[in-house]
Amino acid sequence: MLDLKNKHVFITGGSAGLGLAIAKVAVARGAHVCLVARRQGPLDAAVADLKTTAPNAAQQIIAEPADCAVTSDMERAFASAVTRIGLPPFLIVANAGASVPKGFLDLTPQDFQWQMNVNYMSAVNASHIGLRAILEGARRAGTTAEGRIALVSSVAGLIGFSGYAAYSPTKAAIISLGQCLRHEVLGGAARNVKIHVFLPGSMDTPGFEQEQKVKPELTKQLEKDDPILSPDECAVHFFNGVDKGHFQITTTFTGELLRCAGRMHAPANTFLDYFKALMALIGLLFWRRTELDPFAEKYPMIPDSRAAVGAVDEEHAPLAEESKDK
Ligand SMILES: NC(=O)C1=CN([C@@H]2O[C@H](COP(=O)(O)OP(=O)(O)OC[C@H]3O[C@@H](n4cnc5c(N)ncnc54)[C@H](OP(=O)(O)O)[C@@H]3O)[C@@H](O)[C@H]2O)C=CC1
Ligand SMILES: CCCCCCCCCCCCCCCC(=O)[C@@H](N)CO
Repeated sequence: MLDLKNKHVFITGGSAGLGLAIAKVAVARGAHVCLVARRQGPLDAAVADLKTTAPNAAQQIIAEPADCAVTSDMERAFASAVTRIGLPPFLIVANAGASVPKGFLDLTPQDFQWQMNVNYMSAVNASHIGLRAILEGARRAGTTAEGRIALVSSVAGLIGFSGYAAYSPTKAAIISLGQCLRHEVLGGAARNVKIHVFLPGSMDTPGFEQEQKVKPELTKQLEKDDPILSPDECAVHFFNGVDKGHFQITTTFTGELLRCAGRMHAPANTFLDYFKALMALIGLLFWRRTELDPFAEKYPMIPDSRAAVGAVDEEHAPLAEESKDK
């Protein structure tokens, strides 16, 4: 088991959902924890809650309000956390993220940009600034840098389907970032820093409750085969993978199959991965034939009315607007 006692654990998006569930486990394991999120209220509530569960009164549980997509915010958050806790970060969990599932044509260019910022740039900032903080801490202490950086992606980063046109690419980008990062730290000053990419399936969180309100029916239908886990259950899977040193970590068996089928050039966790990849090849073939593609016809994302003669979608038809002006 990874020893977190008196270590600095830095968690973005730590005031709710998965981030808070991971924080609970870290506190139970004796870590000093810094939570990052935008809103002060939920941060304060989470800190107060976590303090009551800390096994040791000397454990520091603090909050740093910041927008993780904003680099200067994150620089300030890391600097302040290192000063307040008095230690460089040991485990960084780049978890802040959000999803607004909608049909491709219902998404605005701003939706695409915003998703990329809040998911991908938040992961970039946490790892880019965080790795420097780990190295700087070791340099000052005259020791070898040691730690873990966990990037939270999603099963939806391994597979793209209707509803996630603005979201899946941001999570696929995080998977790719994790591969590059893992390779860069294999040798040299960061050789004792390990990288993890977390790939959860659906989790019953405040964010999930929000996305369900706008999620297209087709998206819901395709997700129904993957169980919805509690964030606490997912935190158990997370630490299980982290403890074992696994590179990519999932939460459900479907997630495992998709990981093994879509692992590409990432290293295998165990030899069993090759067997699961074979299973996925066969299972996914049947799923594609019975649900993935047939459901797209059954629950259309782009209704025929959209292409009906004379139908102009005011909000999403800039070309139609332009031609009117001429
Ligand atoms: N729930 C699910 O089904 C799945 C979720 N995921 C991923 O897991 C991660 C956590 O999701 P979940 O727990 O559901 O999310 P929630 O929406 O429940 O919680 C999100 C947390 O992140 C914070 N946050 C959001 N945006 C920012 C930001 N720009 N800067 C700083 N903090 C931010 C929120 O606080 P505040 O709003 O105050 O900033 C809150 O603490 C995300 O990356 C998500 O994409 C992956 C697969 C499935
Ligand atoms: C034999 C093989 C069968 C294959 C079945 C495949 C089922 C795919 C399930 C995908 C679930 C996607 C969860 C996305 C969670 C997420 O990230 C969002 N909730 C956030 O917005």
